[in-house]
Amino acid sequence: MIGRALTIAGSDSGGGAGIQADIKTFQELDVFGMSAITAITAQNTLGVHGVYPLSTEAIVEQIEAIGTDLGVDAIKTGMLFSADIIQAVSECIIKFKWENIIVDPVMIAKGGASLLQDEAVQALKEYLLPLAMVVTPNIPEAEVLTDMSIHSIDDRVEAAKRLHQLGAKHVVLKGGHGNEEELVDILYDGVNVSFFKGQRKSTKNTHGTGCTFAAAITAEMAKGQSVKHAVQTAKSFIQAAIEDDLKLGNGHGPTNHWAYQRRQRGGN
Ligand SMILES: Nc1ncnc2c1ncn2[C@@H]1O[C@H](COP(=O)(O)OP(=O)(O)OP(=O)(O)O)[C@@H](O)[C@H]1O
Ligand SMILES: Cc1ncc(COP(=O)(O)O)c(N)n1
Repeated sequence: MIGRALTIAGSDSGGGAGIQADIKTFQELDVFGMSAITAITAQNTLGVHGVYPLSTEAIVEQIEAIGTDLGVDAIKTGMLFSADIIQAVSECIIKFKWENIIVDPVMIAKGGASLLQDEAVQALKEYLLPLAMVVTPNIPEAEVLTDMSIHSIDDRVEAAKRLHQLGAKHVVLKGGHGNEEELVDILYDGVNVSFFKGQRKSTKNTHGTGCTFAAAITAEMAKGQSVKHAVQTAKSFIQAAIEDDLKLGNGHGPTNHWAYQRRQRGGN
């Protein structure tokens, strides 16, 4: 049977991040994509112009519709916006006994708009992180979740260990917000630390990199791959998507969701 992946996240009208990035990534990696929308954003490459959260009833109904019929092999959470939404989503995950949960703890959009209310951070730590098979913070998100500032690679390892203590079984701390030429994402599984390296491309077209990367991990896990293998493929997927950017819009443009498969087929 084909792998089934569900994204529980916000809609990005501009198509580069959120639900749209996730579904495009699922499709490219050959899994069947489904969605439960948490909020509508009016968004383009210049920023977030409006945020309209859905009621928890509407969100739970979408998840239940999927859980009681199609079923899922892996789930990604993205923009969850409020403590109430986080709690409702966590209860659904427990109810359906879903285990392959990839939590992308989205907090702030590239242009600075808040996609998670401040008071929801505690709910994220209390309800959702303990359910996470993988959590994928960027450096600022890891700082908020661990209450520590992160400068060195040693700090990143320490932050990953603290996030593991909060209940996430695997921590992928992304290095996009560092400034080194060679990007380093780290994976901590409670015992070992692995390093995933990539070349930084100098580009403003990085809208949706975090969503796309976490969606690629989710897709691979929906196909039954190990976390380590899923992160390796996701790294190649996002590296290609950033390198072959589409140059759309006037601000932070989207990445290229076709790039990885085109390269696999030997095209460009
Ligand atoms: N300029 C870049 N060149 C190559 N890879 C990058 C670049 N920026 C980010 N990445 C990679 O993209 C993935 C997402 O990382 P990042 O830290 O940017 O996530 P994020 O902050 O959640 O995304 P965003 O900044 O879009 O919110 C990571 O694997 C990271 O190493
Ligand atoms: C609806 C929505 N969800 C998430 C993000 C963050 O995007 P990313 O961190 O991948 O750039 C976004 N800008 N909009």
